[in-house]
Amino acid sequence: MPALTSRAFRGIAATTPKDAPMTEIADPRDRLIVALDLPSVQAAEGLIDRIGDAATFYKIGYQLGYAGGLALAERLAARGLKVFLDLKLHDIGNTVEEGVRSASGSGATFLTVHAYPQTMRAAVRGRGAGLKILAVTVLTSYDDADAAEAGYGLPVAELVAKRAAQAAEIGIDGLVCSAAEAGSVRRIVGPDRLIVTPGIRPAGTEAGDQKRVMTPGDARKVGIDHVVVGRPITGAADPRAEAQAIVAELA
Ligand SMILES: O=C(O)c1cc(=O)[nH]c(=O)n1[C@@H]1O[C@H](COP(=O)(O)O)[C@@H](O)[C@H]1O
Repeated sequence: MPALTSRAFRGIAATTPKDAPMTEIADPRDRLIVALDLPSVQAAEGLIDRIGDAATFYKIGYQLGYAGGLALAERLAARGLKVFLDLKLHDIGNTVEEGVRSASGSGATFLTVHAYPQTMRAAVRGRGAGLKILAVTVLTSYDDADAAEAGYGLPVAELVAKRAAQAAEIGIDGLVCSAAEAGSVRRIVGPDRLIVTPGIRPAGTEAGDQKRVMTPGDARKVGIDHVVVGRPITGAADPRAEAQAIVAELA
């Protein structure tokens, strides 16, 4: 299991004065998306078995996807679990459109693309029924200095807001941002688009390489729809208990 090695978590306090409304989700477990950032399908299936019915939604990204995880995604969806394909597509429009079209047959519920206008338009063109496209605004491992180093002339909060507005205009289904921006993103995109927040750290856990972090309880107050949690669960001595504790904080 990957170890968290740096920066003890202090967190960003939720800034919304009173609790923002969350969208209706019948089963509170659906709010938690467990990131299967693991080296093999065997390891992922072992974790899913240990978590049991404490989680209903799993994310497959680069690490597992390139190690047999795409076939696993189809098997999990066939078992009735929800799957988030975190492919973070970004390429010329034709390649993105056709890639999204291929992924539309996987049974996944969510697929990520980076929030560049050309990429988002292509993703909307390729989107098949049943697949929701999430646009990643600014990665939660970035702070203002990282954005400047990458050549952006805007602080992270402004870049997130700009991309959220573009995503809504283009017809993207949901946004990935940190919980710190969730309140402002909700005001920009309205109630009908999903807000999905990684960079979630239960109190006392380490941030690792995440820079814009928040606890599940604080994220709940700012109107997120789903949180994405990886290492605090994959690295826990009891992943099932950790997942249950996070769902309880979100409920
Ligand atoms: O698209 C994502 O899921 C994502 C976007 C982002 O801005 N930040 C981010 O951490 N993620 C993903 O969310 C997960 C977070 O994992 P942990 O930091 O281990 O909880 C990883 O799988 C990341 O790839």
